[in-house]
Amino acid sequence: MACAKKRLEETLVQITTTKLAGVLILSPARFGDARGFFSESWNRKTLAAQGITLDFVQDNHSLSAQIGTIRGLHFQSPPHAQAKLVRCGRGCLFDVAVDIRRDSPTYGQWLGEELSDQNGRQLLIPAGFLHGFITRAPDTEIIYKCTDYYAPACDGAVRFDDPDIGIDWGLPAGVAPILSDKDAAAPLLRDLDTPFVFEG
Ligand SMILES: Cc1cn([C@H]2C[C@H](O)[C@@H](COP(=O)(O)OP(=O)(O)O[C@H]3O[C@@H](C)C(=O)[C@@H](O)[C@H]3O)O2)c(=O)[nH]c1=O
Repeated sequence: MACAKKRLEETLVQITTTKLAGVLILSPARFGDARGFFSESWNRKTLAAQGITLDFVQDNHSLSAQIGTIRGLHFQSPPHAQAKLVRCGRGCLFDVAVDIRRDSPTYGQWLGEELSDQNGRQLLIPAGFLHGFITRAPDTEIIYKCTDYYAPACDGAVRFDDPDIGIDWGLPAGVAPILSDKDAAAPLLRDLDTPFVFEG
């Protein structure tokens, strides 16, 4: 009979919690064969079976040509805060999330995860976090789903090297990252003038 094959949604993605509540590492199953592999990079039903329901409305894709490029640390303030599901389409990057939820016991803490075309890993970052990454290979592509639309008026940035956050980007001593003008001029977290209250 057509369409009779059943599959176990829970087995299609492995989910790992992190030290920051709400930030998750997702490893979707990869089905390899002589051609390469197949993987469902996002499936609403599969994630819902594991208790993750997010309403994504925009997909972003960017290419960073040079190794050592940093984009971040970025956020959108309420009412246009975004949760993001991040993965690497090509190359390799170190993806970083920083908790800026005012009432969070881990406010100001960061975590990083290597995402690559090889490991297929994804980072789920809730609203209320700064997000940024550094490329660890040339011509690295990042692809991420967002739960709210781009809203330039709510777009904000914090310095990648804010000493209060203290992210170890893995840059060799004395090597400067490649940054946009906006990111090079970003303020420190402590100088953000709005006490954002993020939901969740
Ligand atoms: C983020 C974004 C930018 N743009 C435009 C604005 C600008 O002209 C151009 C480049 O924008 P940016 O320099 O902000 O791009 P980029 O530095 O790649 O910004 C991104 O960084 C990562 C770390 C994130 O988490 C994203 O949310 C986003 O902030 O693209 C859109 O049209 N839609 C968007 O959603």
